Amino acid sequence: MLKELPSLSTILSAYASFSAMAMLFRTILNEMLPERMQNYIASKIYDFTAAYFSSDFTFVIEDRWRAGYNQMFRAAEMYLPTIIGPSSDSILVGYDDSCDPTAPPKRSIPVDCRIKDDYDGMRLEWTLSSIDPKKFYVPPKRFFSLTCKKRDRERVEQRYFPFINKTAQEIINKCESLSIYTYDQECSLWEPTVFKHPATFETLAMDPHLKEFIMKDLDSFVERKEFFENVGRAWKRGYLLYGPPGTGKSSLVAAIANYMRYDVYDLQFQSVRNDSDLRRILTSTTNRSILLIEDIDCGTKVSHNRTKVKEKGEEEEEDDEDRDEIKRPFSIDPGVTLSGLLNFIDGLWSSCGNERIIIFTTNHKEKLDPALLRPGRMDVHIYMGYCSPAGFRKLAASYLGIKDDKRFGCIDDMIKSIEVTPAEVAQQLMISDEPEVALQGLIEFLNTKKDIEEASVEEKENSIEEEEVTEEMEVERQNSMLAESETRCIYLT
Ligand SMILES: Nc1ncnc2c1ncn2[C@@H]1O[C@H](COP(=O)(O)OP(=O)(O)OP(=O)(O)O)[C@@H](O)[C@H]1O
Repeated sequence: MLKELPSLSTILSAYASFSAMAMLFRTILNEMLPERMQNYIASKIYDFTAAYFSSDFTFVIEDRWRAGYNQMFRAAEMYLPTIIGPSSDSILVGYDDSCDPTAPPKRSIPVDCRIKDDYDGMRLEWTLSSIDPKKFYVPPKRFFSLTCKKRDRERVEQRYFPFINKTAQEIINKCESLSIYTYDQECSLWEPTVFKHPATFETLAMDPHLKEFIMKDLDSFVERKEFFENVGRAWKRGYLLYGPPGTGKSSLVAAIANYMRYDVYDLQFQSVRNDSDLRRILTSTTNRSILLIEDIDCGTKVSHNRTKVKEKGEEEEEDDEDRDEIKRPFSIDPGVTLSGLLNFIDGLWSSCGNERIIIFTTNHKEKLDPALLRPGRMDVHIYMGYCSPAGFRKLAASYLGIKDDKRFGCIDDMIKSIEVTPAEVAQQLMISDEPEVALQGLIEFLNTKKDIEEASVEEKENSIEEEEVTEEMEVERQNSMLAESETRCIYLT
């Protein structure tokens, strides 16, 4: 039996010739194949053997899912900092404006750090990776890799992922600070900042019925998820706030954000290159948020003017400032079109995302394209008007802490007859902490405003009268010329 086994010298010589062959093969490969090709082959061999022999399974969760933001990625971003333990080798920490600097810093996940988690007897390992794109305007691609045992794969999908989503939602609900995002065109990213606006429905000076209507509308929007599904509509609500400057449109947006506890995405149209850019920007906002586009009339005006430039070329009569504004972006990009925007409001793209509020504000509703005002486009149109006596009382209560004063009657009468904005009233009430001084200052301000208004009305009437007189004189002059020519004609014949 032992005789049948090869001798030690035979084994050693076989090993030596195999090693020599392998070295020869490797040298030939090194000589003949470029380094990149060698690496590729090596990685393929490694992947094949690792997949075959490994008992691990990896889930990859990218930051984007199809055209939108990946909610699973966001949930992991919220959940993982809560489980970073002693086994992790690094952690990101920092403070934002809302933090008490004496409290421990907030945590986040560093790139390439391994985070271990145990759930229901499963051993799980997370890693965040980031890939820099070659194009400077494309943001880095980030993704989580979650490794588990192959046998646990189904349990991870069925139980662990829903658990993470639920925990992330609880964290968001508990989170005290809201964020306001502005779009950074250079990095193609929404930049968050802590949103701490003091405006609430309580502090807003506006018609109490309108206030109640808006609050009820918001409540019913949140509760009607199933209704939206049943009627086949996207779970969205659109508000158009219009009215003169300083009547509280921005304050109402802040009050809505505070009431709903939604983050705000504040989009400047000027920072959007074109419709596909707009689509990407809008789909990368998260659910339970407010998309705010202020002064929507300015955005659409730019796009109309661009069309004009296209059609007419550089017209002489356009003033220099306008021409500069129009030529610059047009030469780079076609800009946002109205149809691009409408497509997102109620077109096919409107179904991207859930529980979203879209708010447009404008000082000039009449300048808006009728397509934007058509029924079904913006669900609720809210007029923010000049200050009313009830509004003044609300401001007096907030700014001076008083509910009544002997000057209130006089101020009410003046406010009824003068167009004064809540911003103007608030500014006067801030002049002093002493109610008498502040109210007296307001009365003087209203008197001055009344005088100016009366003077401008008088001036207008005078100019209308003057215009009428000039028109009459012109008609008379033409009549007399006609009569003269007729006389001449008669004379000639
Ligand atoms: N209705 C209001 N209730 C309480 N405060 C108000 C109201 N309107 C205006 N203010 C005060 O005036 C300031 C300016 O108001 P706000 O910016 O909300 O007006 P706006 O209508 O959005 O103006 P614009 O059209 O110029 O953006 C606010 O900071 C707030 O203090």
